[in-house]
Amino acid sequence: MATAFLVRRTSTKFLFQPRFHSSSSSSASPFLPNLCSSLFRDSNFSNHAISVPSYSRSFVSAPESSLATALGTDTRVPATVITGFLGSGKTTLLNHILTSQHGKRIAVIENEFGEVDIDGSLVASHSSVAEDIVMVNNGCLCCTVRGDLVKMLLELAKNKRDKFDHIVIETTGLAKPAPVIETFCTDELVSRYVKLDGVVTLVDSKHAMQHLNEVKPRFVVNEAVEQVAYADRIIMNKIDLVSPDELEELTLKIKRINAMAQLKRAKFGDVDVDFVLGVGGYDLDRIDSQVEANTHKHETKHEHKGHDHHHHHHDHVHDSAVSSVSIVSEGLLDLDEVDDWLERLIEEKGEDLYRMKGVLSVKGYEQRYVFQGVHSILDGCPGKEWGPDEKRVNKLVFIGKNLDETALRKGFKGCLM
Ligand SMILES: Nc1nc2c(ncn2[C@@H]2O[C@H](COP(=O)(O)OP(=O)(O)OP(=O)(O)O)[C@@H](O)[C@H]2O)c(=O)[nH]1
Repeated sequence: MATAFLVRRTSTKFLFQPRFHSSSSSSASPFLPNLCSSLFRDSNFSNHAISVPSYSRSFVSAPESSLATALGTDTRVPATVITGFLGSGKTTLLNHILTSQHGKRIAVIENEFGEVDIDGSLVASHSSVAEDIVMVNNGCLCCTVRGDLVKMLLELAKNKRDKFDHIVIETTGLAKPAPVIETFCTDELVSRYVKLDGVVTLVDSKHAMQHLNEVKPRFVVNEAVEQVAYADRIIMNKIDLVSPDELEELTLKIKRINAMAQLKRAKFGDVDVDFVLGVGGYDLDRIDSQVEANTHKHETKHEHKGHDHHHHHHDHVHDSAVSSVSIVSEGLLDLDEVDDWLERLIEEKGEDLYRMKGVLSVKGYEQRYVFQGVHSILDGCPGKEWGPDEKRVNKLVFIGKNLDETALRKGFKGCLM
């Protein structure tokens, strides 16, 4: 039976909380049995499933749901968030999804500013397969109408669940993805019925560079950068409007911000629907392969070096402050040290850590450990076993603002045996 752990900010100690106890692990680490006993104290479950301590915050893959996912019994409806700057092609992509042959029935939540839901009528007129198109007008999902989003998600998932297989949420071009993602992480009811499948960001290849480079006043978010940073999938759309050189430059720029997301180039949102739906961006059992694929992209590692923006700009924040750091290193990690390191990291930098994913080689464990996080909430569990001749390589990717690559590498090194 697998051992799983949960990292939370609210506890001061024992960030890695095992949810299941592995017999192979108990002798290897004195740390885990201690945790298990504290976690099992209010358990109603059998000996291989435990309840969540009352002080734990829920997460996208809520603890019970992680187990369900692992066992293939997760019946929550998957939801995909489509973001992208104004005019980047979100509605075009949505229409492509709704009119493609993929066999999935889709419910759509549209978010449009203003009285007239132009996008809504565009979608409706193009599609005969959308089971439900719900409009959220006069506000933005990430701010004023977030409560409406919760209501709609619950209405769809609880009362109309048998009518569709997937929910797609199209945000306004100016929406910040973080609060929408947070809705799935922190709303207990939502995370019980709906699981975030992924954030798909449309990029207007013609205008994105200008938006990404825009310098904002201090404390004002550059939405275009945030939308790229939080993405699990990025579609560089409108490639018919740019030269190959421009495209290459933009690709590098995007990868510098987000080294985790898979990227595809497209015209009129014409991508394989599998690239958008069913990506499992928050599924721990798929993180192994995601981190594997993305830490190979070493060109993204050092690219924010040389910028001086985080040294002396006091009244505005440059987008290059958002970047990715990838760590790839062989070796065995001490779980206690990792626990302390990540606890410190999220205490000090949680606000600035947008996304993180990792595959760890922990001393005493036959399985690799996988974790993923959004800001200060982390979730982790064991992944596949290491092969007998397999090199145990740790792979971690962090995306965030003002990341200190040197400090991250040093912190990681400190956890190696
Ligand atoms: N040339 C070109 N035009 C495109 C492409 N994709 C979309 N468009 C056009 O760009 C315009 C904006 O596309 P939408 O899909 O409405 O973009 P959106 O992101 O939903 O726009 P907002 O809701 O206003 O943020 C439309 O006129 C599309 O037909 C593309 O790949 N190439």
